[in-house]
Amino acid sequence: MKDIRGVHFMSYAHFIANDEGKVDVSRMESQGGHYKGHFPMGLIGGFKPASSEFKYARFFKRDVETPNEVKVSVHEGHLSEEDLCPPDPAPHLAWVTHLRHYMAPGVKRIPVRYGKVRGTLFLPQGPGPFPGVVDMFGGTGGLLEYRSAQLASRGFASLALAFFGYDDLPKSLEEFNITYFEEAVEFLLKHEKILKPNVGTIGISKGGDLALSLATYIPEVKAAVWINGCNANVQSTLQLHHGKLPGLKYDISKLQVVDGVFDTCEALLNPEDYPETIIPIEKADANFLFLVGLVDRNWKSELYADLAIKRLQQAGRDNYEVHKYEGTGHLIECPYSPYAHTTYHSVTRAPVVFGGTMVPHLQAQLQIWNTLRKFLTRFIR
Ligand SMILES: CC(C)(COP(=O)(O)OP(=O)(O)OC[C@H]1O[C@@H](n2cnc3c(N)ncnc32)[C@H](O)[C@@H]1OP(=O)(O)O)[C@@H](O)C(=O)NCCC(=O)NCCSC(=O)CCC(=O)O
Repeated sequence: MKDIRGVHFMSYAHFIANDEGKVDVSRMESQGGHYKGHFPMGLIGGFKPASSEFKYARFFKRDVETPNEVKVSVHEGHLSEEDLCPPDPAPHLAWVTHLRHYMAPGVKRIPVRYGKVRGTLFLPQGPGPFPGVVDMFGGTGGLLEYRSAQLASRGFASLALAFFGYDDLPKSLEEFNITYFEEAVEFLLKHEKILKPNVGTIGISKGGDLALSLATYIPEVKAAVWINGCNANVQSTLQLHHGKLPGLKYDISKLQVVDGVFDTCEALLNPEDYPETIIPIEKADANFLFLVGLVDRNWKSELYADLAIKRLQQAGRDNYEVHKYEGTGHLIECPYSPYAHTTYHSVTRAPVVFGGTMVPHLQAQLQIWNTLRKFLTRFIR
């Protein structure tokens, strides 16, 4: 499969064909390659960059209106990755193209410029009204649409919201104002196809703490999904109507570099030492869903979820659910999206480790997708 830049992603597995010469990945066990054993979606979820130049590339789906084109080929013998990689893969016995769509038929993609708000609204087919979601990613910046496209394919009106590094928004994670996010919520709630009077929000990583802030400071946000985030407001000051929430900083001296790969796990300061950065979620009239990858190497997400929950419990609140996933790293994507353990980062100009092992991480992506959709359906009314 090629990404929009032309970087090839590939995966392979070894099977023993049956007497009719057939291989059925839904039933048969892989004997080797990118995964072993029975894992029907292993070939799709196991994609890795095929070129050594882009060894640590993360797969970003940028063009959600066109499906991924996956070329599936069968080769004689149990070949190595090198034999199978472009530009000169070994000859195949048979091949077929498999299309993987991000937008169900009838889903609408609507670029949004509303006041200061920059993003893309995805609407399901039909008159609605649909539960509205503000969907945010993290330190990657720009505008990532693929989760919202898939949420709309499952009945949500989802606003993929950019907050830096896009259009006329700030270039980097410096400072935000809650009014930006209020305007995004206002946009959703003014739309005729969106269920009123409340919305939900999803955020991963830096987007996770933003999701907590939206639920705390914007009364219409009644459901917040936090994926591998922090309980404190990370890095960028958040201006509020009365006062501000300072950003929890990184201690760069605690960055570790092993074999040229950056490990940031120890670098984010401990929120307990900087209570002024902690988001007062106990004040929120909203429900929280905490989704934690237990081998997140980017952030100590389990600690941060535990601290958030402790704060809710101390205030006598039970408005939360938490799910923790073994073998799961930081970059939790939609089901069967290729997952990346380590990815190149343009800020460090080097790869950064995010953690996770392939099979449990991919299985968690599916469970998380089902859990978060159920949660949002329950609490957005
Ligand atoms: C993916 C990239 C690299 C893409 O950058 P750009 O859009 O500027 O485009 P680009 O021109 O393709 O790449 C910029 C420069 O990086 C180089 N480059 C890109 N990918 C590379 C790779 N895999 N290996 C080596 N070099 C690479 C290009 O050659 C180019 O170099 P020249 O300039 O020399 O030509 C960037 O967006 C990035 O680093 N994003 C952060 C990725 C990430 O994983 N973040 C996770 C944060 S964790 C998180 O927040 C989770 C939630 C979330 O995802 O937000």
